[in-house]
Amino acid sequence: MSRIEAVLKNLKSESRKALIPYITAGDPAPDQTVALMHTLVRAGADIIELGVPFSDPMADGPVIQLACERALKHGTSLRQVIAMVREFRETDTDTPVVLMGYLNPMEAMGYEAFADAAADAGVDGVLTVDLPPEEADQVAPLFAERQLDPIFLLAPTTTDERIRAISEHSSGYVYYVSIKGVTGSASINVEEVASKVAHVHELTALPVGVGFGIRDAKTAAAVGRVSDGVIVGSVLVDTIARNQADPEALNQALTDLLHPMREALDSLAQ
Ligand SMILES: O=P(O)(O)OC[C@@H](O)[C@@H](O)c1c[nH]c2ccccc12
Repeated sequence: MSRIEAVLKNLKSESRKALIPYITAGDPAPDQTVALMHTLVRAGADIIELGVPFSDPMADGPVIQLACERALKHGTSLRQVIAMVREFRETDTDTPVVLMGYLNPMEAMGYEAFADAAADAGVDGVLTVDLPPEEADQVAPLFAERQLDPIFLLAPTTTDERIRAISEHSSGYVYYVSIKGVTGSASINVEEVASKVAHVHELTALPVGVGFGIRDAKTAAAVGRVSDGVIVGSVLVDTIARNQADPEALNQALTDLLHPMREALDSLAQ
């Protein structure tokens, strides 16, 4: 059983929901990423979604675009991101790490070389934003063979047929994108998300994580109630941007954001 599966199974047995924070690797600087990952875990993260910075992140709003720019200004490469995971694994062998990225850097490294290096470093899952379904046939097995869970995005517009096809290529969980648009949206319609996620649950046996537009504990709990976990990105990345000059303040600010989400999610189980 993969580390992702194990964590999600364990949470489910306790009727708890996964808290999955996203940060961009190399933001605000490469030497801070591993410490930030540990901060996320201490604040209640179950799984970390670690973004590989990319120059043209078309699914991202301005907040994560800027994070990519900060990381790339420091020259953060895919190989360096993998090395960060290796370093994280020296002291944390429990928390799954999902690499979230665009195809281009992986293609440039070579999918197979990338999959080898990622698996060897202790990466658990790979979420490729722009992998077309036609190519998933070739790429997803390369990940799966190395016990890397291929994770795919489902959007509000994804047809039932595609949801079934995507979930066949997936393991670990599927990622339901709560709204049409880019990361960092202001608000989501929880009722609409609830009915969509219930429908996705009918089409796949995999756990369903929901992301886009979750910025506070109240929304996290409302979405957690109808899903298996929540992914939280831009509000954390924005906090990193605002506190980049002061690592201690940054730690505290991230904890102040995540901890109430953890508590709100866990209160659902009681
Ligand atoms: O930022 P938000 O609205 O909280 O959404 C999570 C999201 O940032 C993270 O999962 C993510 C970052 N970049 C992406 C690109 C595509 C899909 C998902 C993502």
